[in-house]
Amino acid sequence: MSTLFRDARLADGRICDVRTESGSITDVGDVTDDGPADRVVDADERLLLPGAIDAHVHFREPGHSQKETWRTGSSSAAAGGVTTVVDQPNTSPPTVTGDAFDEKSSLAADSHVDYGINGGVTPDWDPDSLFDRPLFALGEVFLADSTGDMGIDADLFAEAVERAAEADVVVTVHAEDADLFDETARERDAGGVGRDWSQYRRAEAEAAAVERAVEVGAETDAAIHIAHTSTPEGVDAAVAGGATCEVTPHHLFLSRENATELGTYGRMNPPLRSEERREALWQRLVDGDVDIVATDHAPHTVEEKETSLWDAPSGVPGVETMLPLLLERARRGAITYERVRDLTATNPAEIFDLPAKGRVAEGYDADLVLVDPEDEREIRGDDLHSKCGWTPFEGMIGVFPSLTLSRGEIVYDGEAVLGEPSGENVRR
Ligand SMILES: NC(=O)N[C@@H](CC(=O)O)C(=O)O
Ligand SMILES: [Zn+2]
Ligand SMILES: [Zn+2]
Repeated sequence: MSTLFRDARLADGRICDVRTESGSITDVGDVTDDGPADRVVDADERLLLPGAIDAHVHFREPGHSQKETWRTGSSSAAAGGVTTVVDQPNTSPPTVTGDAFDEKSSLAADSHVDYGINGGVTPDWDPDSLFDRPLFALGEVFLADSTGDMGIDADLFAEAVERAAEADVVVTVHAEDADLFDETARERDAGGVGRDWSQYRRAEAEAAAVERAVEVGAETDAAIHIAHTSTPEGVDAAVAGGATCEVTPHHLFLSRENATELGTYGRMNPPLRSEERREALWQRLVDGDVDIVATDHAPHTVEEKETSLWDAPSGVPGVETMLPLLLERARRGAITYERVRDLTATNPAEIFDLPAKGRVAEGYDADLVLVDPEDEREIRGDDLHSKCGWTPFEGMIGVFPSLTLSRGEIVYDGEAVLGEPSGENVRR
């Protein structure tokens, strides 16, 4: 299958023809002598971006298919312009042994987009069999408990980082220090109002854990990547320690100001922060201190969320709304399209060593997203493809893709997710 995009606008503003052939980009420029293409798309100066790489999703299989499945999660990804996802290990069973990795691998054949599978660390992990598999990265390694209760102690963390360094695998870290959580917040909380989740898992607990993680990384020369960094102090500690870091859309677009309204639907780890910290996080995103945006797509059912703040599971969905939210900001001039491209595609490809992904250039995979920046619409949980059926961004404005291609095939046409799942493990 070959496709020719006529007059596409790249993130840097160039107007180009882009040709794909058998899953790869074969030409970017002024394609005149092209031969017949199976499909010609008149881009009409609409934006053509490299498909986003979401380095942090929880697609919940095996074990929690009531929340999400590879099929529904990857449909949500495709409709949001995400063409590669990286699944995290807090499934049931947790992905901490070679056998668990194999079980998840066979389920992932149901994915509409390409994927990576991370390995996790618990006291009974089996590093020998795990590192024998085509791991995407080690992590997220939990320095504090979150969904799945996979928090580990300092000694096991040091051992895990050492093993990862030997195997030349990046370590992604959930950096919160539980010793610094404010246990009195729970007692003070009268009505179960969402604000107190943020008071409980305090901002200070993040930077302290980031500092510890980068120190351990420096001892072994391991590549440390800080997951879902939620505070400017956390970003600064990552930068100072030579680690890379990611931020999530919910920490960029929501703050404690939204917590009361969201209730349990605004409970996640690390939690929403003050408006002041949210703005400082944006500044670091625009300035270049933040390396990537990843969603920490962590769906839970409405039923599971409909309980008290302290009993609800932590996590919010986000894989379908990341690019739309960022593109709306770019349309308003708050961030450039080039920066959006770098944060969502080029940088994750570099950090996690995906040499064929993350750029609209000759020789790269034809993972492409066509966007009409004028095509704004309200985000509605009902319209999204995640099995969970809700979004913390309800009512906000997004610019959604008109077309998503995964290795040259249309997986989303602006209305529906198309074709049978044909996602591939990016490490094979
Ligand atoms: N972020 C969350 O609040 N929850 C995540 C786990 C995690 O990333 O910590 C989940 O899997 O539900
Ligand atoms: Zn986490
Ligand atoms: Zn996570």
